[in-house]
Parts: sequence; C-alpha cells; structure tokens
Amino acid sequence: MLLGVIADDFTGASDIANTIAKGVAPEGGLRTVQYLGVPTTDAAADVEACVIALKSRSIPAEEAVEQSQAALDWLLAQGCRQIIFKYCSTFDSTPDGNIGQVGEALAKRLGVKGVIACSVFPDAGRTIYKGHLFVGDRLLNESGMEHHPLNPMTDPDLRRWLRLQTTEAVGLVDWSIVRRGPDAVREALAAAGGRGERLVIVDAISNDDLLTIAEACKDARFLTGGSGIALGLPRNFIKAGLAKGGAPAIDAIEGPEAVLVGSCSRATLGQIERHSADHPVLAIDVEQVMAGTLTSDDLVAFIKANAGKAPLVYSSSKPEQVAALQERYGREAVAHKLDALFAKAAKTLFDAGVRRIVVGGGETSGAVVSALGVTSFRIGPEIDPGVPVLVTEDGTGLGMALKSGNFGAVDFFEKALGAISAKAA
Ligand SMILES: Nc1ncnc2c1ncn2[C@@H]1O[C@H](COP(=O)(O)OP(=O)(O)O)[C@@H](O)[C@H]1O
Ligand SMILES: O=C(O)[C@@H](O)C(=O)COP(=O)(O)O
Repeated sequence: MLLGVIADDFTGASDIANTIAKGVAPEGGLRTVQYLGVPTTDAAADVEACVIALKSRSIPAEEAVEQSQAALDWLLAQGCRQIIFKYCSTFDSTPDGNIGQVGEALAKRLGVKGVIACSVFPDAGRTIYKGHLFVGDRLLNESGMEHHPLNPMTDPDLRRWLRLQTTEAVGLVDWSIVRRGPDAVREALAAAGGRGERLVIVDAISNDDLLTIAEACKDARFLTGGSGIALGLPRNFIKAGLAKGGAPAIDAIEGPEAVLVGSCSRATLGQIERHSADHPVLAIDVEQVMAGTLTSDDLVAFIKANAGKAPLVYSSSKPEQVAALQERYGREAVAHKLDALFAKAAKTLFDAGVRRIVVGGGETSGAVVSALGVTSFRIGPEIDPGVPVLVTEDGTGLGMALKSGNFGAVDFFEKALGAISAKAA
C-alpha cells in the first residue's frame, strides 16, 4: 500500500479518491478504493491507495481526533508509506475545530513537524495567496461560505483561523517560495518545523504550484489539505517504479434513479434550478418535516412516480430561510432531521430497486451512504472536477455520485446520472 488518506467527510473522500485514481498525464493514477468508516478487514492485494471516509468534520474535536487515530492505525497496519489528512477546500471548520486538532494529533503521532496545510483546488476555484483563501475571485468570507449552515467561514486568513484550533504555532510558506520550486519548498517546510511550527499553510494558485508542492513532499510522511495536494503524489510513486499508473475503469450501472439534495450551497441552488427546468423536482417543506407531517414516504412516492425522468428532491433553501429555520428549531436539530429524512428515503428506494443515486451535499451524502450500509466503493471516471462515479464493491451494483455542495457544473445532476450508466469508451 502506497498512499493512505483520512478524509473528514464522504464527498471529500470521493473528491480525493478521484484525484488519486486519475493522477496526471502521462503517468495516470493509483488503484484506489474509498472505504466508508474504518474497515474491519485488510484491503485487497491490488489496492495501491486507500481513502477512509469519516464523518468527523462537524463532530466534537475529541471525537474527531479519536476516529482519525483509529483510521491512522488501520492505514499504518496496511503498510502505507504516506498519509494524508483530507479536509475541505473551503477549510470547513469552526473556531472549535476540527482541522487543527486532528492535524496536530496525527502529526504528533507520526512524529513530524513542518507539515503542509494546503486546501488549494484551482479546478474548483480555490487558491491561497499570502495565507488567504480565495473562492473564484472572492475571499472565502465573501464567497457564500459565510452562510454555510454548519460551519460559516467568516475569516479568509487561514493561519489566524487554524491557530484558533491548534496548541502550536502555525507557519506559512508563501508563493514567492513555491514559485522557486520543490527544493525551496522542502527547505522552507524543514525550517518551519525547526521553529516548532507543526502545521504550515502553503500558498498555491495553480495546478503547477500543486505539482511543485507534491514533488517537494515526495518523502513526506504526512500531508494535510484538500484534494489538490494529492495531484502530483501518484506520479511520485509511478516514477519511482512502485506503481504502474493508468486510468480508472469500472462497470456501467443501469437501473432506476434518484437525486437527493440537502446542500444549501450556492452552486447547488443553481443546479437545482437548472434541473427543475426539464425534470420533475420536489421541494421539501422543512416546517412540515419538523412537524412530522412530511416523511420519507412522501419523498419515495415522488421518486417512484417519476421513475425514468431523473426525479430530484431537495430541502435546500436560500441563506435567509436557512437562518430562520435554524433560529426556530436549532441548527443541529434541523440538520439532523433532514439528514435522517434523506437517509431513510435512500434506504427505502434502494430496497425497492433504485440503483443510481446522486446526492448533493457532504453531510447529506454521509447520512445516505451510512443508511445504505455501503462499506467501500471503486472509483470510476470523473463527472466534474472533484466528483467521480462510484460503484459499490460488494456486488450490489449500486452506482453513486456524492457531490460536494459547491462542486459541479450547472447541469451536474443530469450529467451524473448519465455518467453512472455510461459504458467505458
Ligand atoms: N433548508 C434547510 N435549512 C437548514 N438546514 C438545512 C436545510 N437543508 C439542508 N440542511 C442541512 O444543511 C446541511 C448541509 O450540509 P451538506 O450536506 O454538507 O452540504 P454542503 O456540501 O453544501 O456543505 C445538512 O446537514 C442538511 O441537513
Ligand atoms: O475539498 C472539497 O471542497 C470537497 O472535497 C469537500 O470536502 C466538500 O465538502 P462538502 O461541501 O461538505 O460536500
């Protein structure tokens, strides 16, 4: 086993699994499996990269650390040479955690300092300059992420934000160093470690910068960041003769379909609007869900009645409506109720024969996949940057796409259903 990843949510896990499986031309990627939770058995002999999806982004920090340590134990037992802690490209966390606590705990356990913390993902518009995170041409705190239902991102200065979650100093390797190449980055990280900086924000504004950083981290035991940091890592192993490379391939999945959306992110709202122009969509009335008068049976009935037409159900609302619902019922209570609603609907639909399920939202995906009892996925082709086709390994023939809230082109939902059933070229 070459590469082991601990991801703090399910969409994030499939994002980085996609990056590793795809790699970069001409070498290609690694044979990658995504596990849902810490596996209880060893990985298959042909697997070169394992991504463990946790649901630890929004839980208390001590629990997130505990789960991440358990994932690390398993990855080390598989013989992984390099470990990554994957978090969101928009640095999703609160002043209470969990990126800092988990990153520090894993780094301490592995006995390393001067560890990169880089959430850059240029293909999805995320760049870091002078330690400040941009989404497209806006700073993080003006990108829509300031309205996130669970972790409003109100500060684009990642060193300052991360420092709220760490016990040790946080460093910065800025772009003037990154542009000088891999040796300069390696030296700067070593110097940061020498100063006692455990985690170090690293600037990057392009995929070329990420390839520089990956080369600098060729021998690093531990990295933290978004999926972008993995871009050049398969190539390191392939060039060293430790893996063969190539493109990901899986079987096409046919069968009835459903699109379930709990993400309230800006990109998702646009995708729902687009989908509703020529497909049946059901807007969930959250007040009715909270009152118990709208249940998963209503979602299931709608999906079944519209089989074959790419039916979509969503709870997603605009920021002011989300705020009003949270004010009335409490943030956790609404999220919990909606996650449970989608989870139950997905399980009923799967039992009724639905075999292509597309989910919008990280927390929502975690709830759905857990309810379906899926333990691992093989990684297929990329649908849009950061979102691959996933097919269950257990022979149930379930094809899925787990879309991070802010990912995907405007026609994502229709495209994803098509990609799951598309035969390999
Ligand atoms: N209308 C709503 N009001 C409040 N919270 C909502 C609403 N719809 C969904 N949610 C909750 O908001 C959270 C969205 O997070 P997530 O699914 O991770 O999406 P994203 O990927 O956009 O972050 C979920 O826990 C979901 O249950
Ligand atoms: O890094 C990213 O942006 C994604 O991989 C990710 O983690 C998305 O999380 P959600 O927005 O909660 O889906």
